[in-house]
Amino acid sequence: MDQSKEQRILNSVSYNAVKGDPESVLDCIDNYCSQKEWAMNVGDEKGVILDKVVEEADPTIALEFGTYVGYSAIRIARLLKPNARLLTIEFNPEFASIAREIIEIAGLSEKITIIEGHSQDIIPQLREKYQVDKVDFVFLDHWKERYCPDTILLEECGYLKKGSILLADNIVYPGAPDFVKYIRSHKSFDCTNYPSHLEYMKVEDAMEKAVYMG
Ligand SMILES: Nc1ncnc2c1ncn2CCCCCNC(=O)c1cc(-c2ccc(F)cc2)cc(O)c1O
Ligand SMILES: [Mg+2]
Repeated sequence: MDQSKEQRILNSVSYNAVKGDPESVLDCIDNYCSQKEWAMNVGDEKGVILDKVVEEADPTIALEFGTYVGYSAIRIARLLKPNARLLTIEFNPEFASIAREIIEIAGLSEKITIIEGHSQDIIPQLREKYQVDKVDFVFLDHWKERYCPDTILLEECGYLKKGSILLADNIVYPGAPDFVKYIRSHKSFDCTNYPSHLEYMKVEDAMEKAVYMG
């Protein structure tokens, strides 16, 4: 059976990246996806915005929706302090297993926990099953129509504290209009928009940061 695009990305990382070097894994994925096959990684341009917001948040507990092949999980985890950790939620089992291998090549398996399932099912389990009390940083990069309901669910479950930072990908393309409307009109969130471009393309995109004010 033909290999999937995601399997071909893993092959390229496995062959070209330096084991234990997250930067070389990121460079390998960016080179492959800009030169060979486009894929929906946050990419190197929006990735710099992600880096800056993660450094600002300096999270002990970080959460990600939409692991895909693990590119943004590696981007986030490589910046985490020694005892900090990232929980990343992916519902596609093939993506989750490819991400696990790519994260292992990057040498970040100790800092990243991949949880398989739908975000709306996993969020209520984070406290009991994953010992999460509060979340310091959340990266939203899964189904765009899930951004808004999952943000509401995070707040309802009490995972957000004063200063928790949310960062959402694809605000312009594919777009998350209900999330933008909700988050910008909600009194407890202080929002900032970061114009950028769709990964590996000249198409306009943006990221939205929302700081929870308690
Ligand atoms: N734990 C969970 N719960 C719910 N859904 C879950 C999930 N885990 C995964 N998913 C399901 C997410 C599926 C991928 C989400 N990302 C996207 O759909 C996405 C699409 C584009 C895109 C742009 C231009 C195009 F022409 C085509 C596609 C770009 C991006 O940066 C994207 O992030
Ligand atoms: Mg995205």
